[in-house]
Amino acid sequence: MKFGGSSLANAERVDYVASLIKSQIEQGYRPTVVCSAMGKTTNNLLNAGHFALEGSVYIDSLRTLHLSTAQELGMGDEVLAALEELLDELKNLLNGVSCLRELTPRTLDYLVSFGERLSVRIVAARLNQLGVPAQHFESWSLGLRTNSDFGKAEILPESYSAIKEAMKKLDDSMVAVVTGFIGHDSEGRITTLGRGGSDLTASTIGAAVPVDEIQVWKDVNGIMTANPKVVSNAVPVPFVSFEEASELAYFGAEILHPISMVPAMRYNIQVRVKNSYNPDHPGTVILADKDYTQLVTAITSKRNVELLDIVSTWMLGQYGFLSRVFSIFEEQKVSVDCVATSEVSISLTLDTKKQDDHAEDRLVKALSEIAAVTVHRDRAIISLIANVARSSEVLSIVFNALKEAGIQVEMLSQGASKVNISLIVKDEDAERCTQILHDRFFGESSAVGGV
Ligand SMILES: Nc1ncnc2c1ncn2[C@@H]1O[C@H](COP(=O)(O)OP(=O)(O)O)[C@@H](O)[C@H]1O
Ligand SMILES: N[C@@H](CC(=O)OP(=O)(O)O)C(=O)O
Repeated sequence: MKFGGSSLANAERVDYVASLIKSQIEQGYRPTVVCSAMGKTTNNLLNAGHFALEGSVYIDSLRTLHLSTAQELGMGDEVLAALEELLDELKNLLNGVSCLRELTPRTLDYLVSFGERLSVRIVAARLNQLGVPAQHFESWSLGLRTNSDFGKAEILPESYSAIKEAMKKLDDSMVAVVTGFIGHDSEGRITTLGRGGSDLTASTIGAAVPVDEIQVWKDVNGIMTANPKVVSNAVPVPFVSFEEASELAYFGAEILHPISMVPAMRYNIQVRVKNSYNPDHPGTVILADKDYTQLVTAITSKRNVELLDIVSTWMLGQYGFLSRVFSIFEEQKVSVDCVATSEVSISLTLDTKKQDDHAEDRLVKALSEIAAVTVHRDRAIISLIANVARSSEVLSIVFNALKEAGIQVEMLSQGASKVNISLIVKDEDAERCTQILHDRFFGESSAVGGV
């Protein structure tokens, strides 16, 4: 059972989550719990780091949230002292940042790790108060190891057997409450798995044990037909395949960490997305295969991307053009989301959030030696997670709807065996486009089932 920040926002929510875990145990389940940081703690830690860089050390709101949660729940001195100890360590770190005026990726990972290290102590303590024996763990003490790519570390394959062995040794009657998001590299330095990475921790531990089901508890009734913050009539989708869930996550649905499905998929373990605010709702089940009863499963958008048009000016054999272009992307370490090609031209999208400005400048300069490059900024990728075997039907509905709405599609990308049809539109059209397509495929009042 993985609980994200939205499920652990305050004392009331911590109490609620602990009761939920207790009720699962009473029904005969033996959960392992993975926790993210409480509420917006990770963002607040990042802000505290940036303030420290400018010379002000401020942790009052972080201190208040964690200590008042523990106090409101009537936790004893031992728990308060453990939290104080971590908060002092955090303050020392920020004083260091403020003195040195330096915040490296490695220090940032150490800094944000405090969120998860604080929350697991509070959740385990609440379970103990409710009479459920529980113990908190930093993920590394259960064997989770990563490479040293601070900020977006990858879990090392040997973690699986190490976690399996470590979990076997734990007392069966005790609930392990484990930090999501953070790990250790081989030198024992704290790393993070990228924002939203607790889903990946849960999926890795679930696959390593292995468990019967990996549950990720969110603040919505599962994966919805669109982001409910954009499309108010979005409805939950009962079943999605691993492939669909991964494409949704890659293409902007913040509900899951993009690579969190990989361990579950590899070990074929069912994942369920549940709502901690509405636990009786069945949520969404993610499994290996599903039967398609509808054309489109969900629609998602990725905002503020750049579209690059690359047209060959290379007078040598055209067969080398694509390979030369992509080798430049590899050299500059710039990743691409969507691609459409002809023999002499390539259109592709870049996620501006993922790249540093200099890498992009270097990329355009290098590409300009072999091609005419045009950069179109402020674009959005609208992705339809769809039954691609019926893509002509999907596309005819899409183009009719967008023609009526006067929305121009600048690029289209669809793989032969994938579940994703992506359209590139101007960013200013993104929300309207998502709503219009959602209405067409799922009906304006969104009866489940749709077209
Ligand atoms: N297709 C989608 N289905 C459900 N939620 C979505 C979708 N796309 C984006 N979201 C957003 O993801 C959020 C769920 O994540 P959240 O509960 O905040 O996770 P966590 O607590 O793990 O950070 C929702 O509040 C919603 O705004
Ligand atoms: N706390 C981390 C990791 C995480 O997974 O959080 P959440 O489950 O609340 O998205 C973050 O905010 O990125």
